[in-house]
Amino acid sequence: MRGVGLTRKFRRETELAKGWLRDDPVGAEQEEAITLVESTHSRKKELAQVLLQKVLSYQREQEQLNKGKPLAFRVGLSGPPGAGKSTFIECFGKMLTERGHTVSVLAVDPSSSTSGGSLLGDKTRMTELSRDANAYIRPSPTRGTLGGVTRTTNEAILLCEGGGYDIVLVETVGVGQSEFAVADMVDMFVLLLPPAGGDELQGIKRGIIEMADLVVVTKADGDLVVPARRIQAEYVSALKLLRKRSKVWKPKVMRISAKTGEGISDMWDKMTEFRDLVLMSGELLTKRRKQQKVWMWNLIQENMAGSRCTAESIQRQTSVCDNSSSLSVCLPWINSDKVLHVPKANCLNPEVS
Ligand SMILES: Nc1nc2c(ncn2[C@@H]2O[C@H](COP(=O)(O)OP(=O)(O)OP(=O)(O)O)[C@@H](O)[C@H]2O)c(=O)[nH]1
Repeated sequence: MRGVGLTRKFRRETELAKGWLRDDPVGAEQEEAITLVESTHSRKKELAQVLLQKVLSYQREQEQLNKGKPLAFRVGLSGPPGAGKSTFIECFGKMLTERGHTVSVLAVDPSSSTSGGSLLGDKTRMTELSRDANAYIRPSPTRGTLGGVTRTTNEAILLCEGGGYDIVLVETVGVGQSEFAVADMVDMFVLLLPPAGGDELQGIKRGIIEMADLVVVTKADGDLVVPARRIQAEYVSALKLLRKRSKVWKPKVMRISAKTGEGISDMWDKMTEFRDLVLMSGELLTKRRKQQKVWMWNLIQENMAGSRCTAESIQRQTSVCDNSSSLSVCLPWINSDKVLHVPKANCLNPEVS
């Protein structure tokens, strides 16, 4: 009986995957699939792997047809509370859908791991965009460790990409560690800063400025134009001192206003310029490969919850055997019977270098 139930369930996931991989994204299916990958239930995790493998192989097929161009542009958006992130996403998202793009918005909320609360709130913050048929807004997750949240974010990004959204925005509050994790999952990382002085920006970690491909000073309208110009000049100088991370791109500092719409279109032009340059130079592909590797090791680490091993020590101690569709990773120091099956589709290098 259990076997029949499982087959039926797998069939259901296959159907979900089929419905998923259509040209028009459908919010309800998006929601269902992401909820599945966020589940901590062991059987559901197994089902989620079936769905993810299908989406991954579809994504690879499409990328090959597209001569290596990724299906979606993944953008991380971070900034301190009150920087104007949701107002910006609403305005930016609407501009993109009007131009024929399909947009999904995912939120990574650092508060959810400790308090169960939510800094980012949910889609009620972006009322117009959430009603737009070409946009999908995923409310922020409400539980889980940072590792858990970030792992499922990686998978949610993939599901949005495979689901037909060509722009995936990942929003995070820039006061914790989550923005570093997000910067490691996206093609471009954008830091939104309010036109405020040092005190308000204290929560922003210095390191995060180094991760930014674009720094955007928000609310540059009315009385705030002058402070916005000053902050822009300060960050232009600060960025000059930073080590160059790309051979083809120098981080830029821009001013925008989501209230008046000023600068938003120019910002998108800069973002597409960045995407084209990193794509043509091969930097985007290299970055995505590295990110996939990090994802794989995170998966392994997460499956060893409770143990204090690092990715390096796993690499040293695990014995990995290569099956046709997955790698069986034995974790002998936890339990001699425990074998973790990592789908090959999730591995950059099936031999695990
Ligand atoms: N003048 C002006 N105010 C803005 C602009 N964008 C946002 N605001 C205001 O700034 C405040 C914070 O905006 P939000 O969009 O909620 O900021 P957030 O970064 O999403 O905030 P959290 O949800 O707390 O992380 C609100 O009162 C907005 O009305 C803008 O372009 N110009």
